[in-house]
Amino acid sequence: MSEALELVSATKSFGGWLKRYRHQSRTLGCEMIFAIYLPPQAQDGTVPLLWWLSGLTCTDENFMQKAGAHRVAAELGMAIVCPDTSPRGTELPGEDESYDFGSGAGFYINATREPWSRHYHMYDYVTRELPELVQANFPLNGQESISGHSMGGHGAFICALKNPGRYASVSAFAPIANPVNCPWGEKAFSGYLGEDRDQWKNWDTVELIRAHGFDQGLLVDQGDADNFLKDGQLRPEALEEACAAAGVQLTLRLQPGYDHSYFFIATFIEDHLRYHARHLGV
Ligand SMILES: N[C@@H](CCC(=O)N[C@@H](CSC=O)C(=O)NCC(=O)O)C(=O)O
Repeated sequence: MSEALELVSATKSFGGWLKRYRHQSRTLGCEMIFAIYLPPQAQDGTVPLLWWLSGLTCTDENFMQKAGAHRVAAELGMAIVCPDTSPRGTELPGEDESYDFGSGAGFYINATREPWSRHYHMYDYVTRELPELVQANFPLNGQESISGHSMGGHGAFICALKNPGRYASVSAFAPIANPVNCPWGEKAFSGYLGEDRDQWKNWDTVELIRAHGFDQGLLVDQGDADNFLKDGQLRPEALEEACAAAGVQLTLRLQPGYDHSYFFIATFIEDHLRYHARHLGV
């Protein structure tokens, strides 16, 4: 085990282990905690990895505690890593003032605007630093897929779209599909990137699909009783239009009666895990 990782906790779950680690991130310039679920199969060999990117207000803990993913991950022999959702404790003014900007709201992008550009490089953290760290320290076979919820669904999509072929598969629950055209995205992108909306397009799923297409499929579950859908934060219709125009294979399942919560995620997570397992060859 690398000296750079400090074990915070270890909890046995479905024959595997949920472990939380603290480390000093060179990318973010602060201390970070991430969680990893290691299935029983990781005790005897290497296993593939699913990245889970969580939504606004979350830490590494929400998914691991609420999604009920461990039973199926243990059966499939799949590790899951949950990063935190932003740098922490940077002491930037306003960092903790709102739930949808700053702490807990890194949006998985690289900020270019001061002062956020000093720490808020979550895209580099989740696509470079953390993958190198976990690959070096855990029995992983190098195969990865990615998924996430809401802000994390947006994160999963931009990571996959900006790195074609890297992830065996990508899926999302209620993703913020078109942040350049919704209140959450407009607030975050103007704060982190400044007022040049052309720069925002580099971090927007719909715009990336329009500009570059995508050769892999996208799986999305969306509850039709989701308040944030009604508020225009998620815009699956824009994703549908962009995919249709670019010939991208989108499976968008509108799930009647489900809201935006982890009860929705827990209901459909098994389906997503099995989808990723098929693409990861397990
Ligand atoms: N607290 C906010 C709503 C925050 C919220 O609903 N966060 C979601 C993700 S939303 C998009 O990224 C979440 O996953 N929350 C954590 C959980 O465990 O449910 C408000 O006041 O409306």
